[in-house]
Amino acid sequence: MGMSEQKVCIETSGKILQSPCGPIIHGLEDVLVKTTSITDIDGDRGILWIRGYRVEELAAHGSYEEVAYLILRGRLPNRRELQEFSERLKASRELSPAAVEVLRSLAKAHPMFALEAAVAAEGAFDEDNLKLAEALRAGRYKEEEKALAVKVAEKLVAKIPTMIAYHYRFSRGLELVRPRHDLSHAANFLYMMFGREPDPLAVRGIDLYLILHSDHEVPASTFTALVVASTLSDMYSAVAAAVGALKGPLHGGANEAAVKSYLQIGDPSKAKEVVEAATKPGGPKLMGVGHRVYKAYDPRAKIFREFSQEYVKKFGDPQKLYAIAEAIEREVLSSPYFQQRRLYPNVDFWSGIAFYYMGVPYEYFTPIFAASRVVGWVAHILEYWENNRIFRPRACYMGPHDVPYVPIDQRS
Ligand SMILES: CC(=O)SCCNC(=O)CCNC(=O)[C@H](O)C(C)(C)COP(=O)(O)OP(=O)(O)OC[C@H]1O[C@@H](n2cnc3c(N)ncnc32)[C@H](O)[C@@H]1OP(=O)(O)O
Ligand SMILES: O=C([O-])CC(=O)C(=O)O
Repeated sequence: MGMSEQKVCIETSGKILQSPCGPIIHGLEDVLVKTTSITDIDGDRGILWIRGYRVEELAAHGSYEEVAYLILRGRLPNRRELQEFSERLKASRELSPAAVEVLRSLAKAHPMFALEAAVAAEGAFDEDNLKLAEALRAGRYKEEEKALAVKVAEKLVAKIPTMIAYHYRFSRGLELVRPRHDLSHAANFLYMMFGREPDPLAVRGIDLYLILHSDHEVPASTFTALVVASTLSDMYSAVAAAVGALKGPLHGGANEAAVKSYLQIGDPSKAKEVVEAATKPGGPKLMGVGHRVYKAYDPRAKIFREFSQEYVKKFGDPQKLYAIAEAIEREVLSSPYFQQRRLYPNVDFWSGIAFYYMGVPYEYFTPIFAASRVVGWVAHILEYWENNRIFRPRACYMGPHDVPYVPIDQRS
């Protein structure tokens, strides 16, 4: 790559930055990095298909276990397959002592830090993970290794809810609650977290949340997982890195940020002022609004909106979270600023409201997102390993060359 030594200011033209070395696709917008048969998005029409099924269909009729099986295996399970898959998940819920210690030592940290570290710790002691990584490094990825990869993937799906629940218990100085084998993925998660028989509406809420977040093509976190997996590191390390990427407020962290902002706003009458502030140059972005791919209403946000509405109709809206979100949405949808940029509420806008009222602290919203998205991360890794090539883009160097080294005592 020929690079000029002269410093040239980069000019922005939309998503392309002009550099002396050529155009830079800023933020890799619309850059294709792989083929996939997992998820497709029509961003203009606001449609999401998972393995060809509309997300609305899966949300209305499926369970997380069914959708996870679908994502991993490419088709919906029959009754026996679902039963066996659920049994395998149940059998893998427990954690290694190392991961439990990590969660205990990070009890006072934000749960996303704890989750990232616990996933890495668990991976260091999972013999199947290590065996798979060794096979990949030896250039073996045949039927046997692919079956092992699915096994490791399933273990990650099974263990992340336990990590989150254990962190919650440690953070509050509570005894750990062991997984219960008679409960579904969603119900067991709530049981381990709160230590009591979960309420059916809360189970339905978590299950819905897990289904709706399960995969979304290649957002920042999935791309991060792929970058790590492409080096033939190991599956747990790829997932730990993806957790780190999901944590950011421009990505999965927006669900926590959105509910925090509603609490701070405090009253729907302030919505106009808040939305106007977000339209000013350098103003704070509205959390839960805008999307790289959707230039229409996010279909998942619509489902969460309905769920939150039903919830507050039944149980009330004591902190006016639903009313505030509704007022912000109204302002956003009628604002020329948001209309011109085609910015709509995304999945994170409505997803936290019912959870917050159910007693799930907002710092656990993004970890629960990870508990769902893990299946998408690992399924994309499995797809990519079918034709692996290390990710290694270039940067356009804009600094000087051949700078003479000045000994430290001679520097000003
Ligand atoms: C699960 C998920 O990850 S969904 C996304 C969750 N993230 C959020 O909700 C955070 C708020 N939203 C955002 O920051 C962005 O919309 C993103 C990160 C989701 C997408 O970012 P990009 O595709 O890079 O869009 P970009 O930031 O270039 O925005 C385009 C324009 O809309 C504006 N814009 C985008 N989102 C917002 C927002 N939430 N509030 C105010 N303005 C916004 C930008 O300032 C920019 O304006 P300009 O053209 O005048 O410079
Ligand atoms: O697709 C994206 O850019 C963000 C994401 O993960 C989602 O919307 O679920």
